[in-house]
Amino acid sequence: MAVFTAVSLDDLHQWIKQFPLGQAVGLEGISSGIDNSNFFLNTQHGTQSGPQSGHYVLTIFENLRFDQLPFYVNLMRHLAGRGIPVPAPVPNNDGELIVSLHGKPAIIVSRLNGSSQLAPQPVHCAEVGRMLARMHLAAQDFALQQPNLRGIDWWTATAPEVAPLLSEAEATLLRDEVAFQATFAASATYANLTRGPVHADLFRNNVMFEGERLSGCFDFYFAGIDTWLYDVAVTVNDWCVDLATGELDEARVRALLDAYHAVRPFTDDERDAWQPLLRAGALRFWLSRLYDLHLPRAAELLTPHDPTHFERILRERIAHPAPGLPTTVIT
Ligand SMILES: Nc1ncnc2c1ncn2[C@@H]1O[C@H](COP(=O)(O)OP(=O)(O)OP(=O)(O)O)[C@@H](O)[C@H]1O
Ligand SMILES: N[C@@H](CCO)C(=O)O
Repeated sequence: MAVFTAVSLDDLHQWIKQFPLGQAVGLEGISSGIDNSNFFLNTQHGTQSGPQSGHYVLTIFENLRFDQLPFYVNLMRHLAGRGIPVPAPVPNNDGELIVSLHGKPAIIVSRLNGSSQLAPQPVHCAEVGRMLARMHLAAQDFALQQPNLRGIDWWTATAPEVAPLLSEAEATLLRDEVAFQATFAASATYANLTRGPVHADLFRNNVMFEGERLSGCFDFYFAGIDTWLYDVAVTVNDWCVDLATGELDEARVRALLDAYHAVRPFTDDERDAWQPLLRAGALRFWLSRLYDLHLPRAAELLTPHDPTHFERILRERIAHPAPGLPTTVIT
């Protein structure tokens, strides 16, 4: 059940008049998703300057406040305007993207076609790599700034809260890895990495495909400014992993990295940073899953994901170097 705030077509009758979409003619709760209430929304018509179809998604934010949303929603608008296949937020008649519905922040965005590809092959990974590189380039001139709120500062603050609740072996791994990452983050190699707005959560369930063609990606609510390579590492750790063992599948890794590199070539500093950042990407999701499991916040609606999956991935990345970044010069 992923509709936490009930909404009916009657509720929308007056409310939707603030948008240039005509009346709401269809509303259907979306069952997947665990953070927000999402609905497929059909309206009489689309907009001339934006999405033109009349097929939208209405999201009511259950945990994020109004003041926490502008970076994410404006980033989606920026990327959609640059032709990246992400949901385009629809402004109301006053130009506002985030409005109130039943006292909570809400947005209307264009609906993406397609469905998730939960058993990706190299061809899907290549599509993801290509799109990720295009997204990084398109976001370069995005005006708003917000750090990755699940980045190294958050790991450093959160690990001491979580460690006492773990086994000795887990706590040792957690402390050692946070220390390793802190040392790496202070290095010249790290300082030289290219930064910009990154998605930071581009998992299989946040990307849509129509057959072998990527039709869009969504869920920008962990986006922030970080290194582009960190975003690649998070993406590879999910799209190219053997779910049972945490090992990487070389064919999928190669497909994703080669496709990314063909759009935005990797640098020598990124080659040096690749193994540490794969570990960083694993640490981030191990820690957030541990945190959600052991320290659930009363007001939140979260169903925790299994942390052991990312513990396995972290141990695997420490034990075995992953396939390296491509070195071929793109001409
Ligand atoms: N713009 C969109 N177009 C089409 N479908 C969408 C769109 N946005 C969301 N969805 C659908 O709604 C579902 C839930 O969305 P989402 O994953 O963002 O939920 P959430 O509760 O906000 O986040 P999460 O569960 O990932 O923390 C998605 O799996 C997808 O099927
Ligand atoms: N992708 C995250 C959930 C937050 O979107 C995880 O798998 O832990």
